[in-house]
Amino acid sequence: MNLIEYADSELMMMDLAHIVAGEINRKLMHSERASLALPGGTTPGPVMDALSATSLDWERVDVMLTDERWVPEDDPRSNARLLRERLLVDKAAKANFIPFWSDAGAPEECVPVAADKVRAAMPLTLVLLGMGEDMHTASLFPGAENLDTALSPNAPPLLALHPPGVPEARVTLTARVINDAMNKHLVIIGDAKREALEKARASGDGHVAPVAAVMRDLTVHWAKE
Ligand SMILES: O=C1O[C@H](COP(=O)(O)O)[C@@H](O)[C@H](O)[C@H]1O
Repeated sequence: MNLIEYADSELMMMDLAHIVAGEINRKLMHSERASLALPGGTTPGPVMDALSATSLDWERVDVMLTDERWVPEDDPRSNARLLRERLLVDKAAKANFIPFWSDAGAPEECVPVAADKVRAAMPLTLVLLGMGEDMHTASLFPGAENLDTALSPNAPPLLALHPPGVPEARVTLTARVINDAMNKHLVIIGDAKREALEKARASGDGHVAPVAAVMRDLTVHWAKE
């Protein structure tokens, strides 16, 4: 794990967008397509804003979330809603979005269709992760019933989970997909998340601290506020 500390989060988001665009662009120089996974939640909006205004050959970029909350896309908690409103506008509107959510049924029924699309985009060019203070990353939550499967090297690319204490079911990229990515980044803000990250690093056990399962070759971007 490599930690980069920033003077403030505004600067961090601009820098991070620049790094993401550079890594995607490098891939497009020698490949037909590149793939990018971004987190949901409250942290990544500004990096999405900066990326959406960046000149890239977006038509050749497959974009997905690291995880989805199983709520309709017009729900304020929907990660797809965030991505559509903050990334898939302006220049990045031309990107090919691979949604995980569908109204076709329960997450377990819908996951195989999206999983095939994720598989076709693997290895992902870049995964940008977020993290909760409980040390979950993507939707790999401590205490989730099938966390073992999600952390297994033979896991399918996408898995449905029902984490305890979380208001909705989740669909998440599994640790295998995250760890197979060509570039792996994590973005966090604040002392509480920094402490959680250090706790996870000290534990090293992905079952207790899921973010520990994806720390190999991970670049962490942190700002105090
Ligand atoms: O529920 C989620 O939480 C994490 C962290 O979110 P944040 O609001 O603390 O930034 C996020 O990375 C994940 O994509 C999301 O579904």
